Amino acid sequence: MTALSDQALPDPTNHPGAPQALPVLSVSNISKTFGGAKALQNVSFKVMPGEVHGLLGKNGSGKSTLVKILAGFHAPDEGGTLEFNGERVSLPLKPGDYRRLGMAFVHQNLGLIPSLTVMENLRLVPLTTAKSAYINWSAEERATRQALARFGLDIDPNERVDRLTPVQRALLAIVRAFEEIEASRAVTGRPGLVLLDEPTPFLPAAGVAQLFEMVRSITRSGSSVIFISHDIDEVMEITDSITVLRDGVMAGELKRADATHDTIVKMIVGRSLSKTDRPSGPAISRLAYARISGLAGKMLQPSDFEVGKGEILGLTGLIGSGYAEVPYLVFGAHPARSGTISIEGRAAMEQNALSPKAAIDMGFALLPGDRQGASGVDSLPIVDNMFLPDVSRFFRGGFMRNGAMVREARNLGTTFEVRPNDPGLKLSALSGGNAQKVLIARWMNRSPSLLLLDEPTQGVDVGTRQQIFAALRAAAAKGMSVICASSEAEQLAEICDRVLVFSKGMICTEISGDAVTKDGISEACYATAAPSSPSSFSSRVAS
Ligand SMILES: Nc1ncnc2c1ncn2[C@@H]1O[C@H](COP(=O)(O)OP(=O)(O)OP(=O)(O)O)[C@@H](O)[C@H]1O
Repeated sequence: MTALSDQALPDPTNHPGAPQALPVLSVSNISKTFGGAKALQNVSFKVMPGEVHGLLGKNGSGKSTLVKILAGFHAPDEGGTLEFNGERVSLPLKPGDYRRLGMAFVHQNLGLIPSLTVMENLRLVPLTTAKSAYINWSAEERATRQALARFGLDIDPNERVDRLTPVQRALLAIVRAFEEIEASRAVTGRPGLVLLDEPTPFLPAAGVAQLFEMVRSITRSGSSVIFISHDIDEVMEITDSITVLRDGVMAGELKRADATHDTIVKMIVGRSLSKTDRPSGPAISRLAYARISGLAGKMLQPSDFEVGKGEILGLTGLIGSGYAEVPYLVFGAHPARSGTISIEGRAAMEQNALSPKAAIDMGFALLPGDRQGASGVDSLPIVDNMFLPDVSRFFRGGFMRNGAMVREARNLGTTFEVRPNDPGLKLSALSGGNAQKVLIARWMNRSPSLLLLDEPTQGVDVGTRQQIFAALRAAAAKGMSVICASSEAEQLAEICDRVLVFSKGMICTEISGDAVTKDGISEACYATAAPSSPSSFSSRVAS
C-alpha cells in the first residue's frame, strides 16, 4: 500500500551497505542553558543514512530543545558542533537553514493549515519561494497527485485539510516533509532527515501501522528519520538505533537489536519500573456514585452507564466512536443533546442544566486533552495554573497570601515531580510532559469526588505515568470516582477497574475484572460490530 514505487526512489548513494557511510547528522557537545538552567549538556550523537533513530528521554530531558536547535529556533551555547552529510554547519542555524540542508520537521500539531487544501498545504513552500508570480495550478495538482501516489495515498488534492481524518492529516504531514527533503536532495544530491516529534499519540493502531510503512519507505530511499516518542513498543518496532537523554545529558546509546523493553525503560528512567498493581480478580461490587442516562452529544448516541464510588472507569474506542465526548458532556463543558445525571441516588438532573461552575461546586473536575488551549494558561506562572479554580481560598482579611500559595505549589510540584520545580516559572517554560503534571496536580489537589480525564498521560514519560497511575489508584481507594477517556489500551489496562468500548457513538462492549487487558481492549475496539439493540445496552456497576 504505502511503499514508495521503485521509479520514484532517488539513487541512494549513501544507503547502508554502500561504500562510504557518512552520518547524515552528527552533533557534538551541544549544550543549551535557559537562564542558568542547563537543558542540554554536551550532547553528541550521529544519525546514519537510511536509519530510523529514536530520540528518547523523560519529560524535560531536552528532546524538544535539541529539535528546536536543529530548526534554528534556539541558539545553542558556545562550543558545540553540527555536521550535516559531512558539511560543518555554523551555529546557530539561521531560520530556514534546515530546509537548504535537507531537514524537515513533523511536530505533534503537524503544522498543517486546516482551511487550505491538501494541494495548497503540500505545495506551500515551493509556491511561496518560486521566482515566478504565475501559478500553474494544473501542474501543481499533478505534482500533488504524484507525491501522494508515491506513498499509495488515496487523498483528493482539492480536499480541505480540516475535512481529512486525523490519520490522513498525519500522513499528509509526512508526505510534505518527504517532499521537502527531496527538493533539497535534488540540489545537493545527498540524503535528508525527517524529524518526527511524537507523531502517534492519537492515531489508532491501523494509522500507526500506515505511518510506520511511510517511515520505512523514506529510509529505503536512503534518507533518515529521527523518531521521538514515549511509547516504548513503537520505539522497539520502528527504530534501528536509539539515543537516550536524561536531564539534559546523554544517558546512553543502543542498537535496537540489542535492546529490550526493560533496558530502554531503565535507560530513560534510571531504574526498573514495576507495574501499578491493578487489583486482580473478578469485578468488585460498588455503590454507584453517578448514574448517567440517555447521554447524547455530537457523535454520542443516547447511552446509559454508571461509575461506582472509588471506581476507575475507562472509556475507549476508535477515533470518532463518541467516547471522547463523554468527559466534556458530563462536566457541562459541551452541550448534551439529551441525558440526565443522578449522584449517589439523588434525584436525576438534566445534564444540560449542569454548567462547569456547577459541576466544580458538586466536586467534579475535568482535565481536558488540549492542555495548551482548554487546560492551562501558557503565559501564567505555574503557581497560578495550579490554583486557578480555587484561588479564593488564599484570600484572607482582604489580602492574597502569596507566600502560602507558592509554598503549596512547591509541595505539589515535589509530589508530582514537576521539573524545574519553580512555581514562578511560566507554564510555557516547562516541557510538554511537565506542563501536564502541573495540570494533573491542580485537580488531584482538590480531591474531587468525580475526576473526568481526557488522555491524561499524553506526552508524559513512562516513569511519571507510573506516579500518576499510583496517585489515581490511591485517590480512588479513598473514594474518588474516575472516568478516563483514552485511546491507549495499555494505560487503561493498567489503571481501570472497568472499560466501556464505544463504536459508532454507542457503548458496544464492557470489560471488567481480569478481562481488562491491553489485548482485550484493543481487540474489542476493532470488533466494530455495533450492538444489535444499542438503545438497550446499559452499563451498570457490579453492585
Ligand atoms: N523557553 C524556555 N525557557 C526556559 N526553560 C525552558 C524553555 N524551553 C525548555 N526549557 C526547559 O528545558 C528543559 C528541557 O525541556 P524540553 O522541552 O526540551 O524537554 P523534552 O525532553 O522535550 O520533554 P517532553 O517529553 O516533556 O516534551 C526543561 O527543564 C524545560 O523546562
